[in-house]
Amino acid sequence: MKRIAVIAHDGMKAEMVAFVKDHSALFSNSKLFATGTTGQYVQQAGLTVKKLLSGPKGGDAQIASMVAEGKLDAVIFFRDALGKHPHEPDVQMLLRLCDLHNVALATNPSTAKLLVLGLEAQMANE
Ligand SMILES: O=C(CO)COP(=O)(O)O
Repeated sequence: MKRIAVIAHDGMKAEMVAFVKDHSALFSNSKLFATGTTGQYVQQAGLTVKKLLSGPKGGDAQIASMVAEGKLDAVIFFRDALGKHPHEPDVQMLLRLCDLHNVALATNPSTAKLLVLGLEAQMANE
């Protein structure tokens, strides 16, 4: 079972909800994690998700730590490129650790769609 984290900045939460609904077959067959508020929305969309702390309170850092420990297969992080975020250092840490540990990372919906296709193909072969 794939282990996937989903995160969305406030300006991108509606897109994340639409995205998880569009791909609910994959997400309901995965172990899903999310930062706190994103997780609430994902739950309301009908999916089972393990909620971590809210992003600004350390949720991104918790997901970064899971990446470092080899506990995630993919991170889907819809970033609001126009927003300013008090926890930007945590965001950068998460992106860096995904690159360092070669964990699949999508930071916008177009790339996430391609990532999901790849994960579905892998799951079909497992
Ligand atoms: O801030 C976030 C990502 O950096 C997201 O956190 P929430 O899902 O708790 O809003």
